[in-house]
Amino acid sequence: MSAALRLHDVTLGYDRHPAVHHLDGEIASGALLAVVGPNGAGKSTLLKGLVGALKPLGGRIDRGALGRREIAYLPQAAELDRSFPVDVFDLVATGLWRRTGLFGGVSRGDHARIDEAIAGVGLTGFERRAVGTLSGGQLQRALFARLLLQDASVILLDEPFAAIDAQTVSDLLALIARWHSERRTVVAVLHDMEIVRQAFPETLLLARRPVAWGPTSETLRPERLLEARAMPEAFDDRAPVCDAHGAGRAA
Ligand SMILES: Nc1ncnc2c1ncn2[C@@H]1O[C@H](COP(=O)(O)OP(=O)(O)OP(=O)(O)O)[C@@H](O)[C@H]1O
Repeated sequence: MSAALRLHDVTLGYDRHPAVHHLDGEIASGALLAVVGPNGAGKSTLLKGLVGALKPLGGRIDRGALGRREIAYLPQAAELDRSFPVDVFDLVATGLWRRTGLFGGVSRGDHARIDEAIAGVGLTGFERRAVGTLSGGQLQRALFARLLLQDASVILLDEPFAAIDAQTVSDLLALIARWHSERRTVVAVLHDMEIVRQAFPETLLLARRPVAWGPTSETLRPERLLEARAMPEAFDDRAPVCDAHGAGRAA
């Protein structure tokens, strides 16, 4: 299986202080990978590095022939500005920007595709609702509809199920399974280990450094979870620019 993304001794951080150290590995094309770890472990930082929003402090991320627009990224809900005056239809329509450009009009065919994506996440009837009035679960459905239209080959999801009810989680997991069956590469930061065990065959356990990366049942062994939990919580502003650690792979 070819690699969609290759990490070569990658260190990512802020103001030259590392948040994630020395990550080596491959995310295979078509992988369904969960990224787990304690708060502050660097999971969101890793996704920002993968999408290219954060430049590595060290090492290299090889995206092969993938263009930036072929990587779709759903940030944590907390990072979204809900006050932006846009309705569900227009939010979902921005998923077509890759093809239409920012000022390209919406053709009749596009209109049908947008309606189809909205129906695909169960939001028919909400097209003209302002996004600021949606519940958390409804907003997440709308954002998944946008991802459907983006038609990206790599999809990065940061805590897509935080504060989402069981029905919505199950509906959105079905979309993720569909992307997987379409051979898209999906990487999701998750906190619910049950969901990870049930739906994600491969897992990376991060605690600033990679504790384990491989088949989910191997990665989530209790001793590895304990090791990850022992990670010191505070982000050390005085941390040296880089502090080498060994990287462990579960398989
Ligand atoms: N913009 C930033 N500037 C400085 N430090 C940051 C910034 N963003 C994150 N950090 C720090 O980098 C470290 C890793 O943060 P990150 O958000 O990647 O962790 P996480 O594993 O996603 O955590 P959580 O599970 O709490 O979302 C944390 O110590 C955090 O405080």
